Amino acid sequence: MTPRPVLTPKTINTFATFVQNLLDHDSLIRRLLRGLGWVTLTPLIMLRKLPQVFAAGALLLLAYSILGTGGLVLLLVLPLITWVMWRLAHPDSAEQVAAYVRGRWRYRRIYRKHWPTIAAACGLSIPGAFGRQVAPELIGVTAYPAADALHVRLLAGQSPADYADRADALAHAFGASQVRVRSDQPGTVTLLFSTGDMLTDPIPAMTLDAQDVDFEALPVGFTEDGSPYRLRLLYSHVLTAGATGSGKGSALWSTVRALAPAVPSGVVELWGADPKGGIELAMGRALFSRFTADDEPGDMVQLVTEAADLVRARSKRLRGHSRKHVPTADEPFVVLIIDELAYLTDYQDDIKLKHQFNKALKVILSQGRAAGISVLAFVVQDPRKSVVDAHNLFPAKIALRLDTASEVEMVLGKDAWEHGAHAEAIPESLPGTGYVLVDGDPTPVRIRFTWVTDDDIRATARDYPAPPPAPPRHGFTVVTDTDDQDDDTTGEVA
Ligand SMILES: Nc1ncnc2c1ncn2[C@@H]1O[C@H](COP(=O)(O)OP(=O)(O)OP(=O)(O)O)[C@@H](O)[C@H]1O
Repeated sequence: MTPRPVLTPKTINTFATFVQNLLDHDSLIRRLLRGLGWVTLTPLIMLRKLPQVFAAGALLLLAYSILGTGGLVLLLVLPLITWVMWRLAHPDSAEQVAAYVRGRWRYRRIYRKHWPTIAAACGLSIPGAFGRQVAPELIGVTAYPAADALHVRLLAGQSPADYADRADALAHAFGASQVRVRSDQPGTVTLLFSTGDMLTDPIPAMTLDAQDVDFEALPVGFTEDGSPYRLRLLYSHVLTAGATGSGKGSALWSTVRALAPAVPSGVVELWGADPKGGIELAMGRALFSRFTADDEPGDMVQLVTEAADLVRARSKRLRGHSRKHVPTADEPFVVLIIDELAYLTDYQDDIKLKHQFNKALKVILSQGRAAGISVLAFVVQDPRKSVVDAHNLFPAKIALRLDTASEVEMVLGKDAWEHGAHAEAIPESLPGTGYVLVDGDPTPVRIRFTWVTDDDIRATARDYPAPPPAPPRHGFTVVTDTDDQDDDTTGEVA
């Protein structure tokens, strides 16, 4: 019997089809082989990459075998319940722990892995031995709900400005919407990567605490890491600039509301000047001890002049006794609120009044802080020359949405813009959002003011009215300041 040939046309054909199927990417055989590989290799890969997952799985199995289904469910649900209760009882400490865990996770999964390559690509590394690039050391990561803060040790010869220059490149490389640079202590820098926006939803007006008003830390809004922003007003002056509709009203009323619980006792006095005929301030009229909302600038200039006289008188009395005035009901903290500063510094035609106003304003801005008299002023975009002249005398400046980068630079300075205070990029859909820059800290803080509705303003004015004037109001006589012969105003401030 002749043996049957192995290579018949049929077997060759079958083999050829098999090979063809093997080469065909979508063939059944390829898919079966891929599936087999996935089933056998994946657990091995995962075991290497995620030993914690396997450890947890093994623990769960062990718990199931010992405790049964009920015990296992309890074991899974208990930590969740504990966490929810912790969050409700002590939200601050719970958030701190959550931020730490999130930070460790993101440090290990994202930043530690990519930082050396990206730092080199962004020109932040230096050449080391054997042609290697040495990246600045990544010390750690703090993860906030909508931002990651990378703490980086500077290489010799680097300064935070080098990182501010590369901020855009870093943001793109890590897929963040923005990077801002903060220099907290010598030798290190913090890079704040925005991963989302905590400030997209309007923030309702805060609940007022009648017991505790800290004039040096008024809660007026929230920062992008979700923490309350506290504005220092006592021993400071605050200038806020913003385009029409940028939310200057919410900046004003968030601050006034935070002060309001101290108004009835007379420890703080609000003096309001509203050149827009009272549109902004009149609704809260009862909160103000002094109020002028005249279209004619004379009354407003008079109010500011009286505030300057008060500054001089208090300064004179404080001299040699104390370096700072401590507010009391007899000698209150006076907050002079000027809604549209440029109207008085620039737009009015009466040169004499303009001169008188600018002079009085400069006295308050230069001497008022220690005397317990602060200015809270607002300007619409395009801060004109005299506002800009005076603007350096404001220790705190806030840029809400503005039209151009040069306007931001006019208000906050070039450095702040380079550190990420891009107020010209704030969308119209986020009124009340802006950047705060406080003297002594080069890092602008992005915040959103609370949204104080007309009803909130009326309720605040009803609940916290200013006490009726009791003559003599301040119990002092304004004495001519011999240092400044030009403005000799003598008399009783009523
Ligand atoms: N913090 C905020 N949160 C949410 N919405 C706000 C906030 N502030 C303002 N708005 C909204 O934006 C609108 C404009 O705000 P606002 O009147 O305060 O702007 P403005 O800068 O004072 O404008 P103008 O220069 O015309 O007086 C408000 O009617 C309100 O709807």
